[in-house]
Amino acid sequence: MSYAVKEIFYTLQGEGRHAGRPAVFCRFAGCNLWSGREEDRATSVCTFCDTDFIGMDGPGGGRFADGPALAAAVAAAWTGATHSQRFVVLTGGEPLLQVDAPLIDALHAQGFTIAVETNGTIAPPEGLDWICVSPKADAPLAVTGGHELKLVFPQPAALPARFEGLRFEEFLLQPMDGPAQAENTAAAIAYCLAHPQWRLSLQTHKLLGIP
Ligand SMILES: C[S@@+](CC[C@H](N)C(=O)[O-])C[C@H]1O[C@@H](n2cnc3c(N)ncnc32)[C@H](O)[C@@H]1O
Ligand SMILES: Nc1nc2[nH]cc(C(=O)O)c2c(=O)[nH]1
Ligand code: SF4
Ligand SMILES: [Mg+2]
Repeated sequence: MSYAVKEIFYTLQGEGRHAGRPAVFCRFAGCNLWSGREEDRATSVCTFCDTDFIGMDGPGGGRFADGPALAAAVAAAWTGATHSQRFVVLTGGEPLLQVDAPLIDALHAQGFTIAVETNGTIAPPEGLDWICVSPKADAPLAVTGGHELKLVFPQPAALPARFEGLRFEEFLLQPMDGPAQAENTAAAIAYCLAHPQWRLSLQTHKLLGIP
């Protein structure tokens, strides 16, 4: 199948357990929990999204005909000196609406370790190397295990305790960005200190002013 991609860029992973690691970001267009239009935000399942994922008009974006074509574009964006650390983060929008076996095989053939950022509503295909699930309060969670559960905090209808028994290797709280960002950060720090199963995930790229 072909892939609709908003943008492709090389930066540091800003969030979660791989924060600080050089990565190519491949942002797929479209999401199943929000149209991406501001007029739909309040009535959507996911209401706090910080990302523009509409269309294919970003840097490096476009429609890619098949897995090898998209993997070649991702490889071209990797400007690091060495190939052995090649790391791609598939995000969006919701990447699992589009990621499939031919793309995974093509990225592996280019030497990439493949991470995905997903809202957890769609079962992932085989072969992904790192799965980060970020549950949304009003969406059914289809993915109950993986490497990293990164909960945007606070979501009153999705308290951390609801997820503590799931089969993830790492549990992280990420303060919700928006008008209450400072209060949300203080609350996330307090929660981690009281419940050390959880670690803090800051969106360091925003603090640093990098993509
Ligand atoms: C834009 S989403 C794309 C991937 C996927 N749709 C998801 O929700 O996981 C990437 C990450 O940003 C997080 N995120 C989105 N809006 C945020 C906000 N306002 N504050 C903090 N994290 C946010 C998501 O929860 C997710 O972990
Ligand atoms: N630097 C950087 N790190 C990120 N980690 C997850 C991101 C995302 O939007 O999925 C993201 C992003 O947009 N930029
Ligand atoms: S599920 Fe992810 S991409 Fe979709 S609206 Fe929510 S945060 Fe944004
Ligand atoms: Mg982002």
